[in-house]
Amino acid sequence: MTDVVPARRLCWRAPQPAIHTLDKNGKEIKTVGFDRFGFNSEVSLDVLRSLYLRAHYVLTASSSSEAAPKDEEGEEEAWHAKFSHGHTAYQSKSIYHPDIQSISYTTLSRFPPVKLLPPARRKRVLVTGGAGFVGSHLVDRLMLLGHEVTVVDNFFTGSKTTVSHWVGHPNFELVRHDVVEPFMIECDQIYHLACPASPPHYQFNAVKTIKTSFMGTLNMLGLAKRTKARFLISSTSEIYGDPEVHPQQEDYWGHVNPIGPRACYDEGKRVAETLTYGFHRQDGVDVRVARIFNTYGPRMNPFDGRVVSNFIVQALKGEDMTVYGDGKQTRSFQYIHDLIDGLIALMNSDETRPVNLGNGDEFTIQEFAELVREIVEKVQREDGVEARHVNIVYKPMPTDDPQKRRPDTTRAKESLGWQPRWTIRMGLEEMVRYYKAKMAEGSL
Ligand SMILES: O=C(O)[C@H]1O[C@H](OP(=O)(O)OP(=O)(O)OC[C@H]2O[C@@H](n3ccc(=O)[nH]c3=O)[C@H](O)[C@@H]2O)[C@H](O)[C@@H](O)[C@@H]1O
Repeated sequence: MTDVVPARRLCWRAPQPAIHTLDKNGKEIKTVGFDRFGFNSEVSLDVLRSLYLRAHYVLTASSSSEAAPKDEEGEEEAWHAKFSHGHTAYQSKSIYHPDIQSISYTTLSRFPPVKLLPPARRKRVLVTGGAGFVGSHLVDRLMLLGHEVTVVDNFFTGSKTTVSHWVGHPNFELVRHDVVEPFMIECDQIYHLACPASPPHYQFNAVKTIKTSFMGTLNMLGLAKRTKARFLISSTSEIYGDPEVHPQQEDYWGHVNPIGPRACYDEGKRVAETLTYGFHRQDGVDVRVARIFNTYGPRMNPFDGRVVSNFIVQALKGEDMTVYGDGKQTRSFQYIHDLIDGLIALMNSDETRPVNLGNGDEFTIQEFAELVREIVEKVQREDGVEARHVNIVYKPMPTDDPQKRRPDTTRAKESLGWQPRWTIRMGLEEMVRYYKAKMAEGSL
């Protein structure tokens, strides 16, 4: 092997500058997760990032005939290790052919290293909706921690690409299955996340959304009852509807329009919670209920219509940013790694009451649009790209859009010792970089 790397092969594998992420107290975040309730969920942030922050392919061929020779696997590994401190060695090595806009998928030569746990500490975990935005980050964490993970997903909004880096790993199974049908498996913990979550997606087929919430939860609770697995459901801030109390505490019963266009999701999740506590009281099923507030991060579908993805993609493409209504409605945005910390802590704690998981930093949507625009411009400037200062335009407000939303997270703090660590700026910067990688890849 020589030290000289052909220029053609440098284009996708040149290392990114080190990213320093500071938490709310100005302390650098190097790991996410923590050791709590006898379950250590700590993993290196750099290793996690290597699973989502880079383009999926690491080799660009200027024409198919110029693709890397097949017999250079050892050299490729050494190259990866040299320029990436080993992290990109775990990426799939697909080859992109820009001239014919095609991608050749290859299998991984090596999986990311996972903890070697003794069988007594290794959990068999089922994640429904595990190929979705939240699910795939949970899967990454559980896999790196050394557990056995089965993902069940119907791929309506989830995508195989979010977990493709684990396919074939002996600790991992990916099953195409719709939770409205029963599913049999032996497991110790069930994270039941399966359900479309963005308003355009869940309103696309309202009946199916309610069916997923009700029958999907019924089936998974039945499974938990039979296997005696612990069951966690991802509920939502939407169960509070358009709230009349602010911030929202878990004992607030909510203000939901039962026949409006959002009802399929709001009422679906409300009945899913009712079912969950029904199984808990009647059958002794060990349950956990997470009420998740607006969450954002890499792998969020750029076209799912939610505000964070819409604003970032619009600003990156130099298009007008669309604020619905007058922009005075508020939301509080939590970064995905904080949520995953909270979900794992809740699952392993003794807290059976509902727990809000969200970030208390509240913005009007107008303020948020301005912040996203500023951060996109900053990242573009750092990358030497001249960005157009985009306009903010106003569109009609969707029916029943909640006017304000901010979690009261006192319970999560007291019961789980959990508090969000990521600032909105740090989270948005990382997400902008993720979408930029997707654009460079040609998939956005
Ligand atoms: O992101 C989430 O986690 C939540 O997203 C939605 O709840 P919503 O708060 O309506 O989320 P968005 O669709 O992202 O909208 C947030 C606010 O931004 C506004 N918006 C959205 C999109 C856009 O382009 N412009 C814009 O002003 C909306 O009208 C709304 O007031 C889902 O219904 C929740 O289940 C989910 O937990």
